[in-house]
Amino acid sequence: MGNVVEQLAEITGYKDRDVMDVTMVVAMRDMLSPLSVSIYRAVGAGDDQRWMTRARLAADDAVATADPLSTPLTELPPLAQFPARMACLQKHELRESAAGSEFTCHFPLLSEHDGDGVLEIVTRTRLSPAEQRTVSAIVKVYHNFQGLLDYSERDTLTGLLNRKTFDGSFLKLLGGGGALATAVAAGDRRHEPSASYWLGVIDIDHFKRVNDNFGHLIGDEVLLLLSRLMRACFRYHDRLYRFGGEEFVVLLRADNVADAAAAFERLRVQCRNYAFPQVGQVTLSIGFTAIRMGDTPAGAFDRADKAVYHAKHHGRDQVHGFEQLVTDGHLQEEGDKESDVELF
Ligand SMILES: Nc1nc2c(ncn2[C@@H]2O[C@H](COP(=O)(O)OP(=O)(O)OP(=O)(O)O)[C@@H](O)[C@H]2O)c(=O)[nH]1
Repeated sequence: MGNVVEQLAEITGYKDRDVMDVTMVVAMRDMLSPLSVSIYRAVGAGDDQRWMTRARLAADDAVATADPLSTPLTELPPLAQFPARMACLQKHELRESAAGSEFTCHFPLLSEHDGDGVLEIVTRTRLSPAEQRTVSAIVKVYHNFQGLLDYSERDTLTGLLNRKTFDGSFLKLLGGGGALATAVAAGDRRHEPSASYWLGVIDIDHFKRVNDNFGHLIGDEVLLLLSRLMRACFRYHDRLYRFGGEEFVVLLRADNVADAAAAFERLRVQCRNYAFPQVGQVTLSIGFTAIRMGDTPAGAFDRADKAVYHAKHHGRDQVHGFEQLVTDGHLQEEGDKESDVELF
């Protein structure tokens, strides 16, 4: 085995989860020289959970591979297709299996927010008890470090990502935004109807009244329950943020404006139909915009926020897309006007 302390330093040297997973498989390969080492996570909800490959390295691979975050759920293998991984996930314990001349060890990777997963190590000779103990200890450090990352990146009340992490995710998304580049190459730089990523701003209507009438604790419960509705409503590859107060943000992947609008509309309807304990009905004003090539986080947020503002001034409990409001003449593009005054 290589130097365990060095491997630990390597794994905990990054604050990016994607990089951490890759570093973990590289460290395991350097330590154990296995046939392959992989990290898989269970994504999706309820009965339709699937395996997403977060990082995989075979003996001859120069670099680790992973499923792109945007992979449609239906293209990923169902959990039941890999019973040994599933048993490890369900029992939360190390599982060993053998097939022909190969031995496989599955170590559970538990995560409160990112979906539980497994570390799979396939070797030609069985891992010794000492090797298993070392890997388990490294997994523990990895887990503790992920907990620290959660603490700094997540909102304590709802567990959603906090505002601090938004800019980084946004810029990362633009960096890998092949679909955005295609949209720009195709022509219209500003409206990009075929953009694949959308930013939605979600604001609870009359939330002050909830606090005033029922107290802050009940107000907090509404925020928590709304975050659960959001988790159930959006897909595993969408990123959900609480920006503070009663304002939430979603970075959504959708193929077209109709799909994006439908996703936000689904949340609006589910929220208005949900019976919040004591409070009863709560409604949302939602604005969204296509993320464009060369966008800044503040620029995209500002457009979606203007659509929220429009919803607030036209009866609340509604969803508006910024681009449609521009087309309909209710708002103007930033470059088209002298001031920020809304046209209504
Ligand atoms: N319970 C609770 N309340 C919060 C929190 N953060 C902000 N608030 C409250 O959220 C309320 C937001 O009120 P406003 O910005 O006036 O908006 P609103 O009452 O929702 O009205 P509209 O947005 O115009 O529909 C304020 O009363 C804040 O005190 C929090 O973490 N918990």
